[in-house]
Amino acid sequence: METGRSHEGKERRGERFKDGAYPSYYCSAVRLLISLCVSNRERYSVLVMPSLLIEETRNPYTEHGSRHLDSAALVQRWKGKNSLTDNEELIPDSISFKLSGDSFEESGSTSFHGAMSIVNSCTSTNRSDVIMSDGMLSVDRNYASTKGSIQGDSLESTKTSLSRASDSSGLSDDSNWSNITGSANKPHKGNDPRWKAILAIRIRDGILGMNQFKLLRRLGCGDIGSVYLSELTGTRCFFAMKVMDKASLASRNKLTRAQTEREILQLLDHPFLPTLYTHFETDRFSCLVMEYCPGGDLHTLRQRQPGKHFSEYAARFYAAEVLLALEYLHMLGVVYRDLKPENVLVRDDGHIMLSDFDLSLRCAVSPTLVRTSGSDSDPSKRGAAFCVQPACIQPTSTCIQPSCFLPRIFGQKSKKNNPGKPRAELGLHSGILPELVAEPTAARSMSFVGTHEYLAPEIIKAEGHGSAVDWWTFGIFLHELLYGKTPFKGSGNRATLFNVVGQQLKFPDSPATTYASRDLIRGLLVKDPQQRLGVKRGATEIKQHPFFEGVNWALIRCSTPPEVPRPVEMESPVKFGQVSPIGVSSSSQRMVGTDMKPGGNFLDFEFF
Ligand SMILES: Nc1ncnc2c1ncn2[C@@H]1O[C@H](COP(=O)(O)OP(=O)(O)OP(=O)(O)O)[C@@H](O)[C@H]1O
Repeated sequence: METGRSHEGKERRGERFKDGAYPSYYCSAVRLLISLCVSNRERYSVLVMPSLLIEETRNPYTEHGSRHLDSAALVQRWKGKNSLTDNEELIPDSISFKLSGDSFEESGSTSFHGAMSIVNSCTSTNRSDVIMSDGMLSVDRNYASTKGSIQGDSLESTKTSLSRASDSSGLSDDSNWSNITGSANKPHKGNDPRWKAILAIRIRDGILGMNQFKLLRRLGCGDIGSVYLSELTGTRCFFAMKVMDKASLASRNKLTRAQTEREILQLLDHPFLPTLYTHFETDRFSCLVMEYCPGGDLHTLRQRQPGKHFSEYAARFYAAEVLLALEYLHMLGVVYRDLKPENVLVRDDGHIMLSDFDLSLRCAVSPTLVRTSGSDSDPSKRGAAFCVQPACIQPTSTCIQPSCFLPRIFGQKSKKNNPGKPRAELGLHSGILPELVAEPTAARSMSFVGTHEYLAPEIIKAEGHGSAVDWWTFGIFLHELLYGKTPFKGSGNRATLFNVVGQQLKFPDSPATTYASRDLIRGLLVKDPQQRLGVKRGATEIKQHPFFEGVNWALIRCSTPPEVPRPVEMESPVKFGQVSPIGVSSSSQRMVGTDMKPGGNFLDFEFF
């Protein structure tokens, strides 16, 4: 179906190897990677020993050692007694659990009675072989005299507990942070009926848990959990609930990923990013209640297009919305790292929602004012950057609000930080708009994270990477939307990685595309991250490319999308087999039938 240019890629790779054109460090990194990955043709996640790629690691769960822990011990550890030593290894043990009498019942669920079984298996999703290793993060701060490597700024790898432990009832609703994540922290959600419904139930029942939700259908499953379409009982408000088995996460060293995802979701308040309505825990599960997207994902939608690729008009629309989402994430200090059409979901109104943050990197941001001026025609001067507010760097789970940046450019702090600089020098005199870069362009992570066809060369080469990886993946993404395939796909994962690093970008002869689109992709798919479009001035640089000419960035959320999904009829409870396939991703479709048994009160949860 999607052959890519595998044959060509394979030949080139052979030649290069023979000529010894690849540096040895690259070969060993790639060999290491290949040895770990090549046997996995299905969905998987690989934890590469960080110490093999870099000198140091801070995540005890990624370290190999000698001790095996059973699941009970893992849960115990997870509940706050998890001070693993460097030599402990968590090995998956029993992968099948009977749930009768577990937390679902304890929490008084009336939606499902009887035994529920969890089977630790997952139908492989299409081309979603995700790789990850935790590693050291260093942030190259571009201000004052603190240039250098900072271990510990990353929230990616230091924490080992997923979230608060359950209370004695086996249920823990994050009611404290629910205040924080209420509409006060998500000002754009104030009128959202789902917020109101959640709030009303919380006021009525005091605590939100599994018993207030009806799970209707499994939408799909990922590496760290399964996502269910669910209804807040009696409200006709529908949500996507990600259910994660805590013991399984612990045994597979994925607590940190789950925690990262939850922390990032808590930060978000953007039209093209998911809203986290609430989070609660049972003894066994950690549950994230998010906005439900009934339109499926862009990968599935692309397959339905004539020629299995989008028109340039549609590609521009989707790319523009994704770009805004990435820009927002970067301003929060989040490098997304896993952009691919499968992770771009379509809302009921046809606008997009970027999902899946478990591979994302959180890092410090160093807002930078870039002097731009219509009168400043000297390109070398145009790139001149001033640090405005380094104090915004907060390597904590607190939201780094973009609002803390802008006023300070004009306020006292900026004067303080630039004592001798008159306003004119900062580009603040009339007629010249100051341009702010608040994206983590200098953050560096050594993690090996992503999906083969989308991996940036600097990740493969283990050179350390930052937000520029998102611009690389953005280029691959745009290429896939326009041509129906990614540019460096080889005959297998190994060939793909070699192509990414060594193969020159070549556009397919068809479909015909505009010069602007090819020029943008070329600018994004520059192998040297320092030369890549977006690396200096972030998303602004990309927005200004001619491909996006005419896009009304501020109002794109009000524009008409290329396609609006047909409304999904949702009866409550949904009877198995009666739900319209619209809005169900390919992976979900494969799994329909395994989740809900026609008798009603017996549900299989399938995890991972
Ligand atoms: N908010 C949502 N609305 C509708 N479907 C969703 C939503 N969130 C996730 N899904 C679907 O559920 C499935 C699993 O999603 P999830 O984010 O857990 O994992 P993933 O993206 O497949 O992989 P991983 O977490 O391993 O990177 C996906 O197929 C996705 O399309």
